[in-house]
Amino acid sequence: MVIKPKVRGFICVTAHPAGCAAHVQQQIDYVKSKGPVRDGPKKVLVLGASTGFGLASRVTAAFGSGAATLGVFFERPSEDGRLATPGWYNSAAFTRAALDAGLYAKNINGDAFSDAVKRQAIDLIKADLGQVDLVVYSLASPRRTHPRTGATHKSCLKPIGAPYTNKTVDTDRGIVSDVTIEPATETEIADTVAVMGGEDWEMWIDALLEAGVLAPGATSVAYSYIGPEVTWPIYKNGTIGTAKIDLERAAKKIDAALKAHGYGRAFISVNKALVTQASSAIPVVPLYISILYKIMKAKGLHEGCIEQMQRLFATQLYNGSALAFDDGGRVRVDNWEMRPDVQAEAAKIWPQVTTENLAALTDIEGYRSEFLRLFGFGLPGVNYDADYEPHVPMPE
Ligand SMILES: NC(=O)c1ccc[n+]([C@@H]2O[C@H](COP(=O)([O-])OP(=O)(O)OC[C@H]3O[C@@H](n4cnc5c(N)ncnc54)[C@H](O)[C@@H]3O)[C@@H](O)[C@H]2O)c1
Repeated sequence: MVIKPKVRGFICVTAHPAGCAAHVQQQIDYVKSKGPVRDGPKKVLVLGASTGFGLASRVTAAFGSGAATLGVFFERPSEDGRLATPGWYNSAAFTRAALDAGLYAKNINGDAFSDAVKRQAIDLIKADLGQVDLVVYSLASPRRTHPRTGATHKSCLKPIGAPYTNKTVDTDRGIVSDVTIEPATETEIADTVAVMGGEDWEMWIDALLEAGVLAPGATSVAYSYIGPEVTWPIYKNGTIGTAKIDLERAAKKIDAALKAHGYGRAFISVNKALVTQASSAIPVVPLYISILYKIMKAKGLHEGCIEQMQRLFATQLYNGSALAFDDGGRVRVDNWEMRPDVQAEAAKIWPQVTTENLAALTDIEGYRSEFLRLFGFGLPGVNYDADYEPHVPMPE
């Protein structure tokens, strides 16, 4: 099958198996080029392991520290004649590379919010690894079926209290326009907290502790975003930000539980704004990212998910380093994004951007090519006019 990108709004409905594999290999090569992360994790559970920050965390653990990894994700597998989602191809490529390097790598493709997947993970850890010493919580989902009530909650990206009007960009067509987003209802806020807040992270840690599969001294980390004021009504002070406050609440509770369990720790890492499947769905944010990329690339400060996670592991979590917390108790690898000189330039460009000057004032081209790379398109060494087999079974 000759596989081409088919972009529909903020999603690409096709994915390229060889391109996704090349994308994963780039991440592996980057981590290897940085050298080993000393005293790193040995046995790692990654929740949301197939794309974005979760995949980058898994690659860093495996190829930076030689860790055994169990990855949990929710992806559509390929079938004969039918393409998978990119996370499936990424995970297949990661697993192949890890196994070839002599590393343990297994996967669970299912709903991480369910009790069944938690049980499956615990059984696999018991059978193969005994215990894990790092749990990465990197789920980004539009919905969650609650395992106790059976209710399905849908998350939304809306402001709270008042409508929010700002610029946004149709990244596909390059059109800058004003968008007004009506405020969320109380139910929508509660639903978003139910999906993207901390309850499920707590349920995972409770289940792992109860089953005795968390090593004494284990670490757990979840990811958050804060960003500049221009995005606060839709992010930090909106429904998703409210969910992130709940994630911080959970971090404190989990930290206390892990401290009691052999001096472990749990914390939130605030990461940089990056093009991922999750962030491309947020209004206003892609325009900010396009501006940010332009500035950070010019200053030689640009990082992708893999650079961010390698830096988190090498300068905060392991390698003889200590966690540096902000006054909210969070680790900040968004520190380069939030540098005053970077933010001052972003604030200057923001009001000037129009459809006409989008290409000149922002890195919309970089945004688009990075978006396509998420789906395996635009990678060097892949012949996009050639036939590729869409069905890639998960290596075991
Ligand atoms: N992208 C950004 O700019 C950014 C910045 C800072 C923090 N973050 C945070 O990082 C975390 C990860 O986001 P991302 O941008 O890497 O997202 P992503 O969309 O690339 O990855 C989401 C992962 O979650 C998995 N997943 C979704 N629903 C699932 C389910 N029900 N069961 C099992 N797995 C499921 C997917 O398979 C995938 O592996 C989120 O907490 C997000 O808020 C993102």
